[in-house]
Formats: sequence, C-alpha cells, structure tokens
Amino acid sequence: MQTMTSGAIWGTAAAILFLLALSAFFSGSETALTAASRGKLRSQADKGNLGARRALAVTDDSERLIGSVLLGNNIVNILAASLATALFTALFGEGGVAIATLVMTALVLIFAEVMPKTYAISNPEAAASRVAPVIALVVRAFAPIVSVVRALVRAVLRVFGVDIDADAAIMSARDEIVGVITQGHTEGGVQKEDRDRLLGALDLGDRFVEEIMLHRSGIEMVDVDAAPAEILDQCLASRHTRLPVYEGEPENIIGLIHSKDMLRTIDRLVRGEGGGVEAIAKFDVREAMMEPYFVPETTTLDDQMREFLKRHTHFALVVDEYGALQGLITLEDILEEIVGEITDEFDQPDDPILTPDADGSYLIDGAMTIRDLNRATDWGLPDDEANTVAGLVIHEAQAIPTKGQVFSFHGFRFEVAAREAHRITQLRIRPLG
Ligand SMILES: Nc1ncnc2c1ncn2[C@@H]1O[C@H](COP(=O)(O)OP(=O)(O)OP(=O)(O)O)[C@@H](O)[C@H]1O
Ligand SMILES: [Mg+2]
Repeated sequence: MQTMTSGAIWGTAAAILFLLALSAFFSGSETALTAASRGKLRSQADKGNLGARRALAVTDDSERLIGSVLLGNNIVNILAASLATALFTALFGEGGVAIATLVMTALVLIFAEVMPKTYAISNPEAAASRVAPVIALVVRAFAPIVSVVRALVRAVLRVFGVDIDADAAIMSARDEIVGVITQGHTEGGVQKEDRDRLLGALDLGDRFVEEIMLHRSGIEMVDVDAAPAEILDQCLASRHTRLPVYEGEPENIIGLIHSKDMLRTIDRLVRGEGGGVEAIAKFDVREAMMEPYFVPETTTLDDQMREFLKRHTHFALVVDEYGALQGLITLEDILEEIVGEITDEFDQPDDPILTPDADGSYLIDGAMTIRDLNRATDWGLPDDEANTVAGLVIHEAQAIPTKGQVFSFHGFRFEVAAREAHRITQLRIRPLG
C-alpha cells in the first residue's frame, strides 16, 4: 500500500476538482459551439459582437473543433480518474479502485457532463460567444495532434474498406429542407399548395430565365415607324402595359413604351398649346419610350428576381450570347413559379384548368411546361431532359412521333393527339396502373 502525506492528499484532491472544472468547461463548450445557430451568431457578429465573431471562426472547421475539444476533455477526464485512483488507493488500500470508479463516475457525470451541457443548451449562442476565445487557443495548441489523430482514424478505416469523403456525407441545408417538405408529401404534413410554393422558391437558384420566358414569337411589340394612330390602336388593343418598340425588324428592339407614358405624352399634345385631337398625329413614340433592359437567357431566376427588385423594373428582354432576341420575362412570370398563376384584369390565364376525361386521361397542349403539368396534376414527370411535355416525348422517342403513336414511360402512357409540321401540339396522357 502506498502512503501519501496529508499535503499530497489535499493537493491531489484540489487537482482533481480543478480537472473536473476543466472537463465541465470542455463539455459545455462542445455543446454550445455545436448547438449554436450560425445564423444567429452571424447577425450578432454583424452587430459588432466580438465573441460571436470568434465563435463563427472557431466553428468553421467543425471536424478540427470537435477533435480538439474531445482531446482536451479526454485528457482531463483520464488524468482526473488516474489521480483519484491513486488518492483512494492511498486512503483505503485495495478497495480504492472501486471507490475511485464510483466517485469519479458520479462526479464526472453530474458536474462535468450533464450540468455544463444543460446550461450550455439553454442559451447556446451566448455560451458559445463566451467560450470561443479560449477554445480558439485550445484548437490552435492541439492542431498538430488532432491532425495526426484524423490521419490515423482514416488509415485504420481504410484498412476496413471504409473510405471517408469529408464532403460526400454532408447533406446541404437545401437538400435537408427539400427532404422535410417532400416527406410531408407522403405523411400528409405539408399541404400541396404550401409545398409547391416552398419548392418553387427553393428552386429559383437552379432554374434559368430561358426556361420560363415568353418566346419571342409571342411578344407584342410596336413598329417605331408606324403611324401614331396605329401605335395608339395597338396599345389600346393589347392586354399588356409595356410594349417593346422595334425599328426595321422585330429583332431590333430600340425601346419600351409604357401605356402610362404614352397617355401622358398624348395628353400633353392634345391639351397643350395648339392642341386638339389632331395633335395626336404629332405623337412620337421615340420621345415617350424608355430604354429597354436586356438580360442573358442563362441568368438564374433567383438573380433575375433580385435584379428586378433592385432596378425597380418588372420587364426584361431576354437575349442569347450573341445578343439576339429570345423572349421576354417579367417579375410576375418569376413570382408565378412560387405562387402559381397570377392574373390581372386584362390577363388571360395561360394555364388551362386540367380536367381528366372519363378514362382518367388528360388532353394536354404540347407546349405546356413539364413543371406546370406536374404542378397542376401532382405528377412527378422528370423535367431535367426537356422543358415542355412535347419535348419530353420527343426526347424519349428519339424522334418526332406521328399522330396516333403511343409511348409508355415514367409510369405514364403518352399518345400523340395532334401534330403540326415538326411540332407535337397535343398529347393525351394517362397514368399507368
Ligand atoms: N408586350 C408583351 N407581349 C407579350 N407578353 C407580355 C408583354 N408584356 C407582358 N407580357 C406577359 O404578360 C404577363 C403579365 O406580366 P405583367 O403583369 O408584368 O405585365 P402587364 O400585366 O402587361 O403589366 P402590369 O401588370 O404592370 O400592368 C407575363 O406573363 C408577361 O410575360
Ligand atoms: Mg399584370
């Protein structure tokens, strides 16, 4: 049996308590730093909170942070247990090991684990900001050891055929959100309308202007050289508020006329000096029009929406990489991807309401986009190969099918109902089984 002087006994007891306090610090820090919301820390850091900024920096490499904190925690726990064993063996002889195990388990569990972690979880951001400066030092001091540990772990796992790809395991926040939303699909959690809105908003960053723009063939525009009365008639007849102005050929857009600007200019001419109704003939669309706004067709919907909001405009002309006119897009078109069809007093809904025929099949316009169809019917047709329903059938058939041809794929039966020249204009679609 070893003996200890009473000084050594008190010294060892004090060291054990000190190590327990350190252990509590590590446990609490681990919980605080992993549970703290990075969003909240970011907003506090932006307001000038130095601790929050440090907490963000230290959690940046979470693998290194966890490695360092666990290393520190284990060193102090094991050292404390060893000291306790020595102390209790000196005091009680053979039974010391058992007593040390009991006492240390209780002390570590209560004071060095549960208590600090419970405290940290009650307000993780504040706790993280407070411990971050010290933990940053610990991480720096332990960096070499943690790197060695990390390499060892990987080497051993590789022996067992497990290859660690640090990035592969990490699910992006977006994927996680999509998972939660679509999970509701099967469990009846998130309603279809809410789901469509949420997924639509999440998808804006992955989708491009060219997918939803109105094709150039459908743009209503005015000829700058047309007679004033003709331009006025055209604006009055149009359902739209803004009409592009072209010169020479329709691809050559030189401006954009807003009905209100036109009204204002004509009002000035008619009611102004030497006015009268005849003065309308003096109307010059060049004077009333504004600069057109051109955007590349490869802009994401997310970027385009921000750009519209920033520029305080709603209307853009879409061009390809050579600057050739492709179509037009408005803010409303992008918002429709989130909330579904928007119509005003003059709009005509372009999404027909789909009603199935008696046999459960739908007659669908070939130009309808797959997304709109999926949205209207709650089907899951893939939209990565083609934009429109006709495009999907052509892609799958590897040819332009003739009227009456039938295909089955993706769990649906497609029948070509009408074809004009090289376009499939109508399809009859029915879910199989
Ligand atoms: N000159 C145009 N030619 C063809 N389609 C247009 C034209 N202007 C707008 N659109 C289409 O009309 C729909 C409604 O768009 P938006 O509400 O921005 O235009 P608006 O109703 O003419 O104008 P506002 O609502 O500002 O009075 C969109 O789908 C857009 O693509
Ligand atoms: Mg409108």
